[in-house]
Amino acid sequence: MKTADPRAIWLAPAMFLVLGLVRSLSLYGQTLATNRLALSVMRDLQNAMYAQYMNADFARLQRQSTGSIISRFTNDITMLRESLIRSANNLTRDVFMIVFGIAWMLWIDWALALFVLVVLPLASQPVLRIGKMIRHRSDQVQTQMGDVTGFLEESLSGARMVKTFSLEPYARERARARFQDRFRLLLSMTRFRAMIEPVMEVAGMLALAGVLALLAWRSVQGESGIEDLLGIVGAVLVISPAARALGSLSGVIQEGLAVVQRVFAVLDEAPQLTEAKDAKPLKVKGAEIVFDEVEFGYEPGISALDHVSLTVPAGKTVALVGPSGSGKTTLLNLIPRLYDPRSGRVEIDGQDIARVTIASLRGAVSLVSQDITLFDDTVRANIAFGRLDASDEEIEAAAQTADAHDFISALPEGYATRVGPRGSALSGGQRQRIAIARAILKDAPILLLDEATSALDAQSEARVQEALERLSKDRTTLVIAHRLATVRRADAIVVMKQGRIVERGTHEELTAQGGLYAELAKLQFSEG
Ligand SMILES: Nc1ncnc2c1ncn2[C@@H]1O[C@H](COP(=O)(O)OP(=O)(O)OP(=O)(O)O)[C@@H](O)[C@H]1O
Repeated sequence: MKTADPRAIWLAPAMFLVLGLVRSLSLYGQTLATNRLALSVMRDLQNAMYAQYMNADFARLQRQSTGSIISRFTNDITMLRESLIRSANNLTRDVFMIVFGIAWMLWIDWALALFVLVVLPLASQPVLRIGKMIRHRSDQVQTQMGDVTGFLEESLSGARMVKTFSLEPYARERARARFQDRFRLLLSMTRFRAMIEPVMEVAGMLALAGVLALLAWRSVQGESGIEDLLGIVGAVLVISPAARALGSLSGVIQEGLAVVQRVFAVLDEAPQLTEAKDAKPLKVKGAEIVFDEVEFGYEPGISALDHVSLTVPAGKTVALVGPSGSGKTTLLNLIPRLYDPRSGRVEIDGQDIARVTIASLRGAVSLVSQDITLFDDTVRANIAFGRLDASDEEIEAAAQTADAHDFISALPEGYATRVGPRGSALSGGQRQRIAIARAILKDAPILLLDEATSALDAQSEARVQEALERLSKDRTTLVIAHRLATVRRADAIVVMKQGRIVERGTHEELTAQGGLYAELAKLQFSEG
């Protein structure tokens, strides 16, 4: 036996090792790079979507369930990520293999390669068609997932109502129907997915049979020999698995595309309620509010406010009363431009609010409503939402005025105590006083108050009332009144009915009139 160069003996295993190592490292690098890309796309889309929802019209956010919006950020985005990662990992490789295979064929037998170039797109038609159906179904699956998330959010956050009304069977039934829907949709999606492989098998066989027939015919004619045959078979062996993989990938890509469409539909939605191009900051002197022939409705053809004209003089308090659904909340919501009137205008100190910057307008308004929003953060942070740059001293001073300092100091960690989801660790009266402290801190010249209808205990009630009185002093205040004490104190009372103002005056004047107010006053007002 010939003795080889001893170094050459080691060369092969060493090469083998190096190659293996390079392959492993590049595999690791590729996985990391594709995942990084997909994750960063995901993060950027989430940021863009969140910004879009934050800028969206209030009306639009009211219409869609919170759960289904959340589902866009969770389910839609997860689906997109999976689709992106799988495509990024396989798409280039498979396309490269097919191009390589066809180039190889072209080199051996151009006529045959041309034939393959014609047959391949034809054979992929059925798969593309299934892909389209998958995309359509995938959109339905995601929409339904939003519905399920919305339902879960609603029923779980309403746990108190569900339990006290023994609504568990009703809730279970509604859940069952949704999960059944989900099952049905996913099953039909699976049906389409499962079709891809067999359809590809048949299409592939037909294409291959065509290639072989052409090859056989050409070798009978003596135009190609055994070496060509071997080359072609080699090329087919390269192309077919890649084409197959691409076929299965097309389903995944279509699912991703369905999500992309949904995400961009959100991103492309332009808010209706926008700032005027030449908008200037609102200049507040006394903060007189004027409603001039304001007409507004939520649905076409139905008026929630029917040509309302009203002046709230600077620094005065006007109480709104009226039966449920008469338009009181709607009137309040027009001032910070949560909605725009369909006709007529709202002015503050003579400036049309549609022509001032939205930030300056909303900066001039404090809203204390009965559905108090506390975030799961510290007491301090929840008060500071009134003015984000407030110092600790200012926050404590606001809490003092709102009669909240004592109970806050008694909490386990004082101002650093977390309030729990939606402020669940606090009582109703405590939550209200935090909301009042927030408004005191904001120190806006206009106060919009939606008095709580739910009764607090007498002591808590008195404290909340006193805090509100301090807050509304010297501010232009529009209050939806539910208490006798409030209407008595108001400079004027406005009575609304079916979107119109039907009576105006003081408590004494209106009681003496014996109209709608007198009737409401008898039934509606608690002594507080
Ligand atoms: N988001 C909405 N979409 C459609 N219609 C609405 C919407 N909000 C209110 N409405 C309708 O507009 C009318 C006025 O409602 P609004 O909430 O202003 O009444 P309200 O006087 O404040 O009632 P309440 O005292 O019961 O709170 C009602 O007929 C109500 O059904």
